[in-house]
Amino acid sequence: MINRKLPLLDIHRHLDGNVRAQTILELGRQFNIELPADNVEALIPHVQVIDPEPNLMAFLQKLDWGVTVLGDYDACRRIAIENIEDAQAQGLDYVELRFSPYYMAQSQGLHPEGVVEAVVDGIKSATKGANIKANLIGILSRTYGVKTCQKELDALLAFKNDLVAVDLAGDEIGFPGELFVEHFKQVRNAYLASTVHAGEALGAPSIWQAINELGASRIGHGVKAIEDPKLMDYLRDNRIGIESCLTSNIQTSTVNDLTKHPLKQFLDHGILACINTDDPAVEGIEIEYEYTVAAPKAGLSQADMEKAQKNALEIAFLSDGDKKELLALVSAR
Ligand SMILES: O=c1[nH]cnc2c1ncn2[C@@H]1O[C@H](CO)[C@@H](O)[C@H]1O
Ligand SMILES: [Zn+2]
Repeated sequence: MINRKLPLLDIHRHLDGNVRAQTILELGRQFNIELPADNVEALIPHVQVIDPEPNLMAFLQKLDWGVTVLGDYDACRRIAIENIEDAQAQGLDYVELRFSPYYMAQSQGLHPEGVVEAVVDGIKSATKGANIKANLIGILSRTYGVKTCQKELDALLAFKNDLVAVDLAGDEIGFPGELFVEHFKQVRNAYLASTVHAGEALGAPSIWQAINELGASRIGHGVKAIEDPKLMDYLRDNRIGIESCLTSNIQTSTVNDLTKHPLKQFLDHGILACINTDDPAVEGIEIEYEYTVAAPKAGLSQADMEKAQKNALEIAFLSDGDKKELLALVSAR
């Protein structure tokens, strides 16, 4: 269960993997984009994972309609605002929302830089005066290759003051981290943090690569760290956080059975692991489900879940002052 006396964070949440089915329908109509269904119920199987997909890439296809309908920059702003509304409705105190401007831009020929501007603007206006805090993480969608990721990075760096980090997501097998060393040099030079999707589709070496060559201070998923005892120690000793996403790992067939998920072992080992959603609308889950259903199935006790809540705050891309402020806010409720 979520302990409401502790701050509730979701620090691995894709904004563009969290577009409401109703919004997909409305934007489809607005921009005359033909959708596979004309009502929410019939659309759901096209935009949401129902049974586990055979692999990561099959899972990722379910995100496509959510960006295909982004016909203009206002549509991008709208899904950013709705992301804040939905996070707030879940009782989240702080979210790190990540998004890939090229992925959002490509279908309808938008400019990635305009997408970043619209998302930044939407998040700013939706959080103004709200009881939720949000930060943005820019994604390089590795699936589009090295050159496109450089363009995507340029668009993100044009707004570097509005971001806290850069991430690498997409096809880990087809486009391994080795291809993106130059990109992450620029991320470091811009004084941004990095978190990398690693050890989800590939093994432990991909996590080592993300840390040693890309400078990742957090790892998305990191499931395969469990196969390498030295890496387990390294993650703990160097306080490199693991952003676990339980239901996502089942739906991508990264893990076959929640009872075999390594999150409990990460926590027992002293690794700063935490519980997150990944792509909530596509998965048909929310953060509450991850705490009340998925985490207990993965063998976490109430104390483990509270540890995960504290770890999320510990590894969040926030200053110490901001973390204290969040704690004070929560203890006042
Ligand atoms: O679980 C995941 N693993 C790897 N990449 C992902 C996952 N979820 C979404 N994306 C990727 O992130 C970008 C959109 O934010 C897209 O590149 C999408 O494929
Ligand atoms: Zn992810």
